[in-house]
Amino acid sequence: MLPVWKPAEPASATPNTAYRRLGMIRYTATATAPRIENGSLALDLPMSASPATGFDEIWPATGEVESGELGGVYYAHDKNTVLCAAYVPYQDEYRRPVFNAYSRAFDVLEQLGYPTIFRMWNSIGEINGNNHQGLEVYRDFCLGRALAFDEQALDVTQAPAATGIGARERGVWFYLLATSRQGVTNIENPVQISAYSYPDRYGPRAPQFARASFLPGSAQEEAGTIYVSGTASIRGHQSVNIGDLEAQVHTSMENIAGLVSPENLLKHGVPGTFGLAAIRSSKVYVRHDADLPKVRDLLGGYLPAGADVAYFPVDICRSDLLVEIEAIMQPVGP
Ligand SMILES: C=C(O[C@@H]1C=C(C(=O)O)C=C[C@H]1O)C(=O)O
Repeated sequence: MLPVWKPAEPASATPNTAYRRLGMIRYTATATAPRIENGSLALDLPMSASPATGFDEIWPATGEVESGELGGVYYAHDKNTVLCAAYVPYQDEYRRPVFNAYSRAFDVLEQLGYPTIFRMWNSIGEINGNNHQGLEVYRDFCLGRALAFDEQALDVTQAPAATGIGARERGVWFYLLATSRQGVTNIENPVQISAYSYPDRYGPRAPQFARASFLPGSAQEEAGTIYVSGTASIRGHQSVNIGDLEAQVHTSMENIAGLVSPENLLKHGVPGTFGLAAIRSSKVYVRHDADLPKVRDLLGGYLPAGADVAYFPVDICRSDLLVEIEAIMQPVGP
């Protein structure tokens, strides 16, 4: 299942509902809370320096779409997939409201019958700032999320692929994709400690996510899809190449290449030939605006010419990370 990326529709424009959609996530300069518009989900994320550098990420639907809101969690689903989103306003401590929002989202998935999340995105304002107790906001967020996963009694290896990244406004926004289908496979990277196993030097609870998730194809869409989590210059559990932007770009891309190598996919039982050539879209998060041109230039040597690529000047989950890259892939061969 691939998103359709389109230049941001002018706010005044009549939403293009020419084709069925679960929803539209607008990567733009200012945020809105999630909502239902024309029967599908809409959410504006504060991720771009200006609306002109943003874009609309549209998640297509097959067949009839049902949408609504339950306990502050907005959703839209077809028979295979649900897109959900929620917003947590700025708090001087996030663990409890993040726990509540995640917990309500899990309850909605169970109620609607889409138990398996295969991708999540979390935009976290002031991610490297401290809460009122001096705990980094990201670590506070991870604590609340982990408590929500605990409540679901989900084995940590079932946590989906995810991105946890800075936002350009205060607050926490998350959206997720879940399926009613079987066969989702989480993929881990042999050169990285699984995030859910990080030592406690990184916070009171480890981040709950997989390095990637594989969603098998369906009758309508032959190819399976790999959703690669935000990936940075981390080996084992340690940040590496501190202060070296170019080396962080190379290590991040080498991590992704190893993650979707034939050997690693075989080990996880994921069919198809992937590799970096299989990248269909990629979001690139760059801490310093001034680094964007160099990152764009460096990635030119990795990303396929036909891939959709978007760059966002936002903070990253660890203050020593300068760049982070995620991707969505479909096989380039059997
Ligand atoms: C870059 C890393 O983590 C980031 C944070 C994530 C989260 O907390 O959900 C997921 C992937 C990345 O966006 C990492 O730990 O390797």
